[in-house]
Amino acid sequence: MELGPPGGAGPAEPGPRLRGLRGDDRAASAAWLSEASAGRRAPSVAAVLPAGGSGERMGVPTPKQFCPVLERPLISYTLQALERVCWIKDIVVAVTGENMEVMKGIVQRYQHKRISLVEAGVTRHRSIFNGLKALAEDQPNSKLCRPEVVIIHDAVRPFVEEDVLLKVAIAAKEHGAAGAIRPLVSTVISPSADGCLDHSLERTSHRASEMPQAFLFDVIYEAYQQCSDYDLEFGTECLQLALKYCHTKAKLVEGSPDLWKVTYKRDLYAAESIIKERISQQICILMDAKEDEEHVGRCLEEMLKKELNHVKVTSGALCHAGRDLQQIILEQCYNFVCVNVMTSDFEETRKLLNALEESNLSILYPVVVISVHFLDYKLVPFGQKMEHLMQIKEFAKEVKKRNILLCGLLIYYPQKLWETLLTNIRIFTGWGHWKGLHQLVELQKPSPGELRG
Ligand SMILES: Nc1ccn([C@@H]2O[C@H](COP(=O)(O)OP(=O)(O)OP(=O)(O)O)[C@@H](O)[C@H]2O)c(=O)n1
Ligand SMILES: O=P(O)(O)OC[C@@H](O)[C@@H](O)[C@@H](O)CO
Repeated sequence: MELGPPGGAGPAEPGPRLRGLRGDDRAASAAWLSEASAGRRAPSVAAVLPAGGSGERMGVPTPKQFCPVLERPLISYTLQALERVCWIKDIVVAVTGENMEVMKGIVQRYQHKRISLVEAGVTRHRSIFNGLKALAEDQPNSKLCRPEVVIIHDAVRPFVEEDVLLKVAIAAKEHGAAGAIRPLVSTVISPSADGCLDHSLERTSHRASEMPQAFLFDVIYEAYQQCSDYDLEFGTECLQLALKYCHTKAKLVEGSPDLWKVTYKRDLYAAESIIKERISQQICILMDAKEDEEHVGRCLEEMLKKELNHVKVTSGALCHAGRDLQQIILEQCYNFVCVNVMTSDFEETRKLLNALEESNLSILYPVVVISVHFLDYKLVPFGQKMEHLMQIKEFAKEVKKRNILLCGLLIYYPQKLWETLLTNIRIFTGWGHWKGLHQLVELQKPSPGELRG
């Protein structure tokens, strides 16, 4: 069942985005993507997310993939992580029939794209197999394209970045199979029949198998078609299926510490802390339509990118940027810089605040808005503009009731705008500043009763 635009719909943003990649990963991604732009067909890639489990070890009635983190279902963060990767054309999610409506609601609420839902199986392997069948085009009325490479990733591993997805996809294209691994945290032992230690494994010569994993589609689909019922029932390792049934030795790729799987309740608390940490690193820069020819926002974006993980710039009057803004709000960005060049008028900021209030975003987590006004002091009399800007104080008191912290920043510049930006960039990007701001807001946050009163 396709829910978002089917494969090939491409990413929400124009053109390939290499965000989140560094150094040689960026080069590899560029090479991978440039195959497409050079007229050669870049390998088509799809993803299968098994999300049909019951989460018994979590110990709560709700299956863990649907448990809220900052009042947003855990699976939505994983989908968001995969959607950031423009070269993954289709995302197939396997959910149980009883959770199909819940899943459809999440896709709609958070406007997830490129999503197709299939029925999960009674085991993880069977869920994955159902996802592969949907991609194999042997399903009636399927709009999904059979990919060359398929990524398999647990729906309860939300912290997956483009670099590791790219690494396993490229390795799978070359080797037929690839998987992320991590060093073992605890030593693995083998117990004897009488419940005593038989022997312990040499920890340094073993690794933990994590996700994502990637395969040439034909390899893993063939493996699942050959798979015994025993393996489908009790197996937990897709790489082993490729080896056992297709004699394909997976390439192992060192993954980051964030690839862990949410399994126990403590993992949800850890996930919430990590998401809060990441939120405090996300900034959206909004510029007014009359953007200065030096593209203030682009300058800011380039500088902010050196300091923070996710920076988005939306130009154009907010009324045109509204669609983008809604998407940004859905991605749960909580920090906004509204850039106004040569005006003390904060109408643009007011439009942003109205959009934020309508989105109810601020109920989840404090939102920080900085209304920045660049004024050339030779052209603008200080007194009159300062008086105008002081009105923002009253405005700030008003929006604080909605858990939005509004700050005004007036930058009088005597020289070229670029030098001014360089001088003031620390104001925006002082990581401690943003974090401090959120911690400040956290401290001042009214009690939930007050907030929702
Ligand atoms: N029949 C199943 C079982 C598991 N999964 C998915 O496989 C991933 C990893 O499995 P696991 O962590 O074991 O999830 P659960 O089986 O839900 O957890 P538990 O074993 O605690 O019940 C999860 O995204 C889970 O939803 C699935 O798609 N279909
Ligand atoms: O074993 P579980 O069902 O908890 O989770 C599946 C994991 O085993 C699997 O995601 C990785 O080990 C990689 O195969």
